[in-house]
Amino acid sequence: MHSVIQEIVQATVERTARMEYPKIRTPHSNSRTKSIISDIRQKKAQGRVPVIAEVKPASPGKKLRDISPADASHIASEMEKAGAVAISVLTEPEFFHGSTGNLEAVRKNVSIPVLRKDFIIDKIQFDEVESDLILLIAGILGSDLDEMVNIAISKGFEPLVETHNIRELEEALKTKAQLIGINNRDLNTLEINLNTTLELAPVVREHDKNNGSGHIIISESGIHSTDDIRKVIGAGADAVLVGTSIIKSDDIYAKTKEFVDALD
Ligand SMILES: O=C(O)c1ccccc1NCC(=O)[C@H](O)[C@H](O)COP(=O)(O)O
Repeated sequence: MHSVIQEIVQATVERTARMEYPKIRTPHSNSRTKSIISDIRQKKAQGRVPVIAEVKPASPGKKLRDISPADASHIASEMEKAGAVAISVLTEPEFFHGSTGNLEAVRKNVSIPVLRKDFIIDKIQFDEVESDLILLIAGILGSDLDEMVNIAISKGFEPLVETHNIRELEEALKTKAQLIGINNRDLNTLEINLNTTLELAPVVREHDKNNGSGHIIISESGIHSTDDIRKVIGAGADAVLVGTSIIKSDDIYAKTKEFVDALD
């Protein structure tokens, strides 16, 4: 694992060790969670791209945009108006300058599902803040993945399991998660290659054909243009998760809409 990811995980371990008591009582209400899968299918049927647009203040070592909870709520509302199927909110504070305050503000202000994007390593984090979806990273959770998926579901979250290679994908497909993320960013090198989606999406489709299942595939990271979107959707992704290129845009609404309409 890249040293930056090791540092993020270590900082998360230290932060969770300082958490004293859960803020939320779980399971929480999740009326929006149920709709994400049908919302994605509906957008696809309408010829729109299901875009999960991300409220992302920074990448490790690179500030992208100052985002207070009020800004987050305004940005998310522009994304929703432009047709985003869900909003992803980074809550990791140290390396991504995210916050649970941003997540709470966004969730209050939009009616589409909200994904908590963080490095979840300890079950206490499920009780930190409510969200509709929650990211679980197969490469970080290793043999704890299945248990964390089950806890997430029991607490009212829809888990999105992020994978980057065939081994992680096979582990993800053994769990109850219905949302499979294919991260085009390699957490060992931080290099991005959209061919990761081209390589792994057919594996999910083959698995579903043989098992009668119907996973939703979300292509994550490194998507900067409508050509990129057509490439990963053409490979079998159902949806895309886009951070940097939307958040760096001067017109959040227009950029989100351009991606939602990428198949026109
Ligand atoms: O964004 C990074 O540079 C990054 C570095 C190391 C680990 C994770 C990282 N990003 C995590 C994310 O959730 C991304 O923000 C998300 O996949 C969107 O990616 P992008 O569209 O490339 O900003």
